[in-house]
Amino acid sequence: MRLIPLNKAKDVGLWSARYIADSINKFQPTADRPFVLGLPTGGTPLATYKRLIELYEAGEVSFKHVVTFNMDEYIGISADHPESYRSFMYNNLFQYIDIQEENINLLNGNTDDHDAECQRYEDKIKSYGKINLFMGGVGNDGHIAFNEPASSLASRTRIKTLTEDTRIANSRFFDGDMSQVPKYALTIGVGTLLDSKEIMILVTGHNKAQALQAAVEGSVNHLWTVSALQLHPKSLIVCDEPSTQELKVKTVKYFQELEAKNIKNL
Ligand SMILES: N[C@@H]1[C@@H](O)[C@H](O)[C@@H](COP(=O)(O)O)O[C@@H]1O
Repeated sequence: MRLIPLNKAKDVGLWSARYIADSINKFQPTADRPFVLGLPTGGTPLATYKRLIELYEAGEVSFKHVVTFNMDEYIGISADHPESYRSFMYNNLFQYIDIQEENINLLNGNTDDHDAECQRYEDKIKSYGKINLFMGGVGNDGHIAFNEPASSLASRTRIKTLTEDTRIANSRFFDGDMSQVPKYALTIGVGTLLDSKEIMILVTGHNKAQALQAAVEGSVNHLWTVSALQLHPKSLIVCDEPSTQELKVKTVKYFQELEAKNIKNL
């Protein structure tokens, strides 16, 4: 695992957007050989999306031959609800870049047959081989996508019940009104995520400090599903200073020295 300890949340956005753009450019995608990118929602990736749009506008990256798969979607709100993850992605990224509509993949939370929808998603991912780079955030309780504590580390795309803690955290997007926050979601599994060639997780803010510690210093444990990153051959965590509060000074220094050259590369 690599850890890139940066100063501010904004730096995490700049660094991760540059990493995505460089990865796409290095891959030289074509219509027959697209770059497959996994994407999250939430407050954390907003700075990354803003920067990616700027890089696209500056002609530094194109999404013409990029295929995307989002991590998760709520059940019980319409696709055009302002807080659906579909709306989030169009409002914060897709409408501003040159991605082709047919290359955008999102889970449909409004189907009667959740199992069939999840299988469709798994099959669609497999049809591209592997996801080249999956970017994600992390919940305060260490959940990845919507793989809440005690999710199987071998899980695949499926329906999950959201915990009270997650619903409270996400109520900030629903005017603080818990009654409006969905109770269920469709989510890729931890196993689905681990199948990606590369995983990059963004961690910002002191409320994520315990999750970051579990991911980096804890042992692999289904109560902190983010810790499954330790099982992956190519995982990367990009974090800001407040989120490192629970890490040992020694751990942070170790990665600061190891990544000194890359940290400057914003
Ligand atoms: N399903 C999403 C996760 O994918 C996200 O990582 C998490 C943290 O979100 P934020 O970045 O807003 O803290 O929230 C939700 O639960």
